[in-house]
Amino acid sequence: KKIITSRRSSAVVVPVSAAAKRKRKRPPHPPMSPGVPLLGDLPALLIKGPLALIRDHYTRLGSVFTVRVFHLKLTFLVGPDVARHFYQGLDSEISQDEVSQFTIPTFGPGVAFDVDYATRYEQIRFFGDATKPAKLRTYATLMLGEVESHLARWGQSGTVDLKLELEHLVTLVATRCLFGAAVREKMFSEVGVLVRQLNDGMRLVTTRFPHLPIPAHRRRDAARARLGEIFTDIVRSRIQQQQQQGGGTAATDDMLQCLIDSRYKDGRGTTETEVVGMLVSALFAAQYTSSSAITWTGARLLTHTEHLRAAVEEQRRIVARHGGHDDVSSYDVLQEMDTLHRCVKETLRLHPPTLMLLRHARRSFAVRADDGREYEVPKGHTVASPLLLHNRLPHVYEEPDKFDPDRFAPRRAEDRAGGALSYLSFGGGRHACVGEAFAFMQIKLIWSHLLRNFELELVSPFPRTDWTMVMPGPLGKVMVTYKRRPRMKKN
Ligand code: HEM
Repeated sequence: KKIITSRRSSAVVVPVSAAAKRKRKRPPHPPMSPGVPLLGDLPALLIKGPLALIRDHYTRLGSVFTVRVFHLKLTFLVGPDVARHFYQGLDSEISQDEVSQFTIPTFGPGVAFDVDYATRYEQIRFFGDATKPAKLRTYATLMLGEVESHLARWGQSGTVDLKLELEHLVTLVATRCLFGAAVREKMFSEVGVLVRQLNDGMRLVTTRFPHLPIPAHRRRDAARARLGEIFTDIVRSRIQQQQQQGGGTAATDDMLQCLIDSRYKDGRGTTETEVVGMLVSALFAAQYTSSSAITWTGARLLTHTEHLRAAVEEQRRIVARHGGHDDVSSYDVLQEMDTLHRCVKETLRLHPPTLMLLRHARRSFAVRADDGREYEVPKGHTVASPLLLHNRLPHVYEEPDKFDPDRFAPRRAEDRAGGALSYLSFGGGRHACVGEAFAFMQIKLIWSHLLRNFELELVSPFPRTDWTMVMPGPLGKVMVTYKRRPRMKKN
């Protein structure tokens, strides 16, 4: 079997073939914390919380270790080289299916983990096609209209809950790109509430017991059913409209049209149920990951004034370079905002969208830890990549807990020096996020507009993280005062 050698350390990940197993002595299983009889690490998990538990084990047991809760064994792989098989292994060997079934009540039938891998793979391609640069150019224009008209409602000065405002703005922008203007007007407020209920129904407990009869799950199911009705009407009327106009591809600019027009490799078109499911998934992805990221970006910038000043300065330079105030939010100009880009990227390093990503080991595999020891992760284990820990490794990132966007500047490029899997906020390898460019564009468009038009100050404490959720966002309100800035000069 081919040995995969590492660029930075001695870590190696090797799927264990039957022949190889016969030839040599099998390496031991990863070290496991003893925990307490029957319950394993459950008491420590409840007392310390997941993050502290993982950190402690990493310090004591090293970069490969197993945690037991009741009969469930969760093996953690920490570090770019150690996690290689997790991200680059074949789905037939290390898969998402078994550990992602809990998302089916949220995304619904006909999509994501309700379908086989081959169908899901093609559906992900449809998203990829719908977020290509040519499409993003159109979305940028649509987004800007929403951002300008929403923020025009703010007064000369005032105090707002930035988290609530940005969540609202992200929903506006996402629904506009997904469904088009006419539909957005009619259904915005109801859809916003329903998507929030979907997210609220994805708690840590959901990952093990997705149908536990708790109020949050009941609200999730009702919200998914109602979203299904609303989106089905939208899809039907768009298809009818298209048929009345004599078929062919409609000249509409939204993601809905891309998904309706998508074709599987065998030539079949997408069904109504699939398009509805993909719309729910896209809205969910675009909404929750992005609105957390955008609020964290604000909280980080407003508490690190040197970086805030640098980001505002960059806006001044860009306005001057482009000789106008209103046309600096096009897709191409957003690509010039390197300082802002690094601030968003650094925010996401410190606040990744989830505590850990999970896979199921369909076959045993061998992994070499950072200290050179080799272990065999047995078939059947759940395997975890703890993003938060991974994004703060001191041998990859200098002063890893510090908010320091310049670490991504070309002369330092710490993530590049650390190897392909050293920055994992958008995943990596086979299942890397296809919405990354869309998300960056959305966040940069909104923040660049805020920076050009408002002076902002955080007046509540820096938010804590809500670790009870699968996608943990900022907890509580994030209060800011704002004051309109004079228009930035053309030169
Ligand atoms: C700040 C915003 C976002 C973050 C931080 C984020 C993060 C991630 C991460 C970590 C994964 C990897 C999951 C895994 O390996 O198990 C992922 C996958 C994915 N994301 Fe995103 N995402 C964001 C926005 C979006 C948006 C806006 C879309 C769609 C328009 C999207 C669509 C997807 C899809 C379809 C996948 C699955 C790819 C695959 O399995 O091959 N994401 N995302």
